Amino acid sequence: MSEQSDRLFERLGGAEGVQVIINEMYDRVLRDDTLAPFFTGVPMERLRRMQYQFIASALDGPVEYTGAELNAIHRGRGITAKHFAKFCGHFADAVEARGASKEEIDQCLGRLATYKDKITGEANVDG
Ligand code: HEM
Repeated sequence: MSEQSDRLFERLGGAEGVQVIINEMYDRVLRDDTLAPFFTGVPMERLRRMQYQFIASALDGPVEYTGAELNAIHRGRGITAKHFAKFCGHFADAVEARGASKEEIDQCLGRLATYKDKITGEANVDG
């Protein structure tokens, strides 16, 4: 499984390719009227950098994530399952724009789906 994921990181173009994907994803997110308001006032340079680290390591790339714990950073922002799905849709579109296959896109989405409860707060006991 890890061997397959390593290949996935490389298939997406390695560090350079995944950076392009993250930038493209946030360009799409910020053009989305339902998602953009969540990012008002957020330092996007840092977010793009942290998200690169997070996603690269989630795809088993040789990158260490140094940012905040996902549950803590997303808690209390009112992010619903619908927002999460739209966000992942923009990620999928950005991956597709790099010429990835449907199978590769599905593998990426499968990885992101494992973080849904942390992002939407559905696993929070303290809200
Ligand atoms: C799989 C989906 C997602 C992942 C993996 C993810 C991951 C991250 C990461 C790594 C950070 C940076 C943490 C840091 O700066 O230390 C972050 C910040 C943030 N995320 Fe997400 N996120 C996801 C979905 C969402 C969604 C759906 C929204 C809202 C619609 C959202 C809103 C935010 C905001 C507003 C910040 C910036 C917080 C701040 O700097 O004050 N995220 N996210």
